[in-house]
Amino acid sequence: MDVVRLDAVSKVYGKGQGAVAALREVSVGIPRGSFTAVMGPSGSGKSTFLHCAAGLDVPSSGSVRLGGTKLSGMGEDELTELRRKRVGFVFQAFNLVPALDVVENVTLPLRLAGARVDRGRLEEILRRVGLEGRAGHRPAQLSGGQQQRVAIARALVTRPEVVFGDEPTGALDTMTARDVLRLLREVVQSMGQSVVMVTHDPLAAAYADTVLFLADGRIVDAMTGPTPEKVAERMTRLGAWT
Ligand SMILES: Nc1ncnc2c1ncn2[C@@H]1O[C@H](COP(=O)(O)OP(=O)(O)OP(=O)(O)O)[C@@H](O)[C@H]1O
Repeated sequence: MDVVRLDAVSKVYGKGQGAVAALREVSVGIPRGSFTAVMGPSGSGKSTFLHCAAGLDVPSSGSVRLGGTKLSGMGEDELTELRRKRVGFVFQAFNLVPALDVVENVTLPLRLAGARVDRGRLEEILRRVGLEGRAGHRPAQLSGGQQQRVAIARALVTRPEVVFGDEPTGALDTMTARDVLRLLREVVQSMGQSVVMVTHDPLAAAYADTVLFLADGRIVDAMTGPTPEKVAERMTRLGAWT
């Protein structure tokens, strides 16, 4: 079963002469419980793909389904509700609230949704992301890697159908990035979580089950069992680093 399904999704920014086709008839299914990386040269449509798949942006044509629910035709309120309850997000810049401690940051999506905070679940998530002893810390008292772990815990707390990552390791050094990628891999393996991550980094993409390659708004390849070398080689052929 696909957790996310795009059918003939196109996205055009602007009008007339200045119009840019960021996605061109993209059709793809993301299997539930899988870790998917999205790669491609700069400007190939990765962010647009992620935003359309996550209900952050509305395609110009085509349809997006999230766990069987069709997003097209939903109003802004419905989309906000869907994003809040059924989707988790992890960004490059962590996006934590500086004045809130770890527990308050992690439980914020639940409180925004008016849902109860399950203490057992919260402790389980903090343990999984390795933040047991940090519950009362503010973001400024944490390292970059720890802050991203808070963001991952926050993304998981609502038990979303899918977690979307936009360059989640982009601001981290190599070692810290590796720990965060291992954590994402583990939440896929042990919690059955579905994760879709945009990245520029072949090392990061190699943690995924499948890598989708975008070029000029189209999915031009899908690689299962990626290695950093195979991903880098494919990116070179797409002219990503010329
Ligand atoms: N809001 C916008 N208005 C106009 N054009 C846009 C807008 N957002 C994106 N584009 C254009 O759409 C195309 C795809 O952009 P997108 O950001 O999805 O690519 P990307 O692969 O994520 O790029 P990068 O790796 O550089 O972040 C680009 O040509 C970009 O200039």
